[in-house]
Amino acid sequence: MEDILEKIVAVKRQEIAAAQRRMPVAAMRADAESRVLTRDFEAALRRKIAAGQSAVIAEVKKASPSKGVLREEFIPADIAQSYALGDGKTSAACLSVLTDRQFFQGQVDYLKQARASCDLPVLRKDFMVDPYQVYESRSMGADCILLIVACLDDARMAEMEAIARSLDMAVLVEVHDRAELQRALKLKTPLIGINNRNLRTFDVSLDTTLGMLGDVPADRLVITESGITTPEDVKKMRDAGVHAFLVGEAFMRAEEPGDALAALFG
Ligand SMILES: O=P(O)(O)OC[C@@H](O)[C@@H](O)c1c[nH]c2ccccc12
Repeated sequence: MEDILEKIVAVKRQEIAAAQRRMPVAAMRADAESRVLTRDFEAALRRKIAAGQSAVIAEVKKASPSKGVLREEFIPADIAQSYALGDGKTSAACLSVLTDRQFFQGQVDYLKQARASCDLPVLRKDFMVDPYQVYESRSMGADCILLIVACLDDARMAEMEAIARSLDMAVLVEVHDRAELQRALKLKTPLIGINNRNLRTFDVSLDTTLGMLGDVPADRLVITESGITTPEDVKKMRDAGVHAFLVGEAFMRAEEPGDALAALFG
């Protein structure tokens, strides 16, 4: 069977090589280091939870390899504003924006447009395999990066986390099974994303999060990712003690994404 994750990583390595020819790592690093003020991603999540609400990372995603195009009229600035406003009572804590072109039809400009249109902290959602991408993330304005354990070895992961922290960015580390969780716990970041979707088969099961919860130390903040579509899903997670959520498809398919967010979490 062809492994999509391996294919994605191979494409990333080509993209990074091409990007470095346009802008060498020293220049990208200097640009990243010249940026000031990130928005505090972790604090935004914790504020919602402290107020007794769900902390929602609302995703800006045009398409996915498993589902194809999710949303025809795709205007990142409008989507971000809709998430930030919600229904006036229930709104997103943070945004997640796909920047991968080939598999998710994302763009760096989408992140810039979404971030400029609201005051929410923004996660750059992409497949990170090289420190170059960490500098690039800061340079484009990201407040948080995603590190997918399945794409990285321990040394690389620690190196990339250290760079992100030195640039004042938060790190969301993503796992799908217990072995990956043990590796993620070697990092400093408290933000542990448990992806209910298997990135190799696209199978989704909320039991992925529920089954691993007991292995996460209390000082870490679990974010359940993918496949959250109904208020029952949300209740199931909250009853188990999970208060942070990363949701994309259910919002992207709605005419007004912020209304869909309020309906799911209000
Ligand atoms: O659209 P969903 O099922 O609500 O899932 C959102 C998010 O969890 C998903 O897009 C995601 C989680 N981890 C990823 C890694 C890469 C690309 C995408 C993802």
